[in-house]
Amino acid sequence: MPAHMSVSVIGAGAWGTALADVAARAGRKVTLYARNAEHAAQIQAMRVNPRLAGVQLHPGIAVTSDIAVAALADIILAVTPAQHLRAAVGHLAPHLKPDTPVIACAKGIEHGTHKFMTEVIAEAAPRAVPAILSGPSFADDVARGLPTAVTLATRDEALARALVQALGSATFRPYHTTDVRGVEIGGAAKNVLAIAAGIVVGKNLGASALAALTTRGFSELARLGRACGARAETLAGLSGLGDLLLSCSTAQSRNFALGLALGRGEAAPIGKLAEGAFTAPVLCELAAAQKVDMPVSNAVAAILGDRLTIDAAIEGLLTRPFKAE
Ligand SMILES: NC(=O)C1=CN([C@@H]2O[C@H](COP(=O)(O)OP(=O)(O)OC[C@H]3O[C@@H](n4cnc5c(N)ncnc54)[C@H](O)[C@@H]3O)[C@@H](O)[C@H]2O)C=CC1
Ligand SMILES: O=C(CO)COP(=O)(O)O
Repeated sequence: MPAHMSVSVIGAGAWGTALADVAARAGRKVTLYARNAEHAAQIQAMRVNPRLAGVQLHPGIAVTSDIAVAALADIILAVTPAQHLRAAVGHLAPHLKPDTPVIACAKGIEHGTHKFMTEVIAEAAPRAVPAILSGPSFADDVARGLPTAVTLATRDEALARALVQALGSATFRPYHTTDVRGVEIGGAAKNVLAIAAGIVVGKNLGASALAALTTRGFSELARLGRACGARAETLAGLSGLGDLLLSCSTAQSRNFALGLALGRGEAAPIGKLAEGAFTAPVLCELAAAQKVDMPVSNAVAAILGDRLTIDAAIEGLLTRPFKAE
């Protein structure tokens, strides 16, 4: 069998299910792992995952709750929420073949450790090869076969190219890079900034304010990226600016939707994962440690931590001293 023929997806949420479909469409042999046996059996039988309602599972996808079976694949996609990645990969690690690529598809930074997703994989599965996939791509769009482009990064360029070949198709186009840190920072920061964008819209501050917020948000994302050694072209690419533009523009983004609710003074949407709410405090701690100014992200963290009202946060941002762009 040629290298990278089989793919397992760990985490049967919306994104994991969409990516299982992507891999099946690319001609891989695909296993979708759900940790709950009943949930796995239900998806296997019904060929629909309630987390991705209305989307029929590709007939080639096998669903399992047996981690040892899932671990046999040539490529692993780790698609749990960011704060659950360490547990999921740790569970998988003893069963993996040496040097198996484990691609993080979560967007966030680990609480407490400040570790990025590939660092978490390297610690939880030391014999695996960590990689990251991130970019502007809603699970629903991807699962419906709408055109999408993302970035896939790992330190070894030949492997990055091979992974792109294994997963890519006409409608799901990964671009490869070796700038792992650049890709990780874009995906983590854009979620926090999308909450701010949702607040701007929820507060009816206007389209001009939304454009200003998104642009100044990119400026702080890029500042942190540069301080952490990311490349400018990655920050301005699909996983940075591209994903920021998507997530700051529509309530299809759960992070934007959270901000929208906050801005309107409504309750947060129930049962919708908004990674930015978990990332915000860690991102701000990381920025402070790097001496990077991130006023928008700091405001989001303070609002979510009940240390600042939305009105006070807006006034604080609007009355900052004028400075060079
Ligand atoms: N939904 C989307 O459009 C996209 C999501 N992402 C990212 O993908 C990650 C996951 O998001 P979603 O799939 O949307 O969330 P989700 O809430 O739909 O699903 C998360 C899944 O992870 C599973 N899980 C949690 N801990 C686990 C563990 N230890 N072992 C195995 N499975 C575990 C849960 O049971 C659940 O099925 C997030 O970091 C998100 O930012 C990235 C791009 C697009
Ligand atoms: O990461 C995403 C799109 O690229 C999904 O965004 P949300 O998690 O905000 O829904």
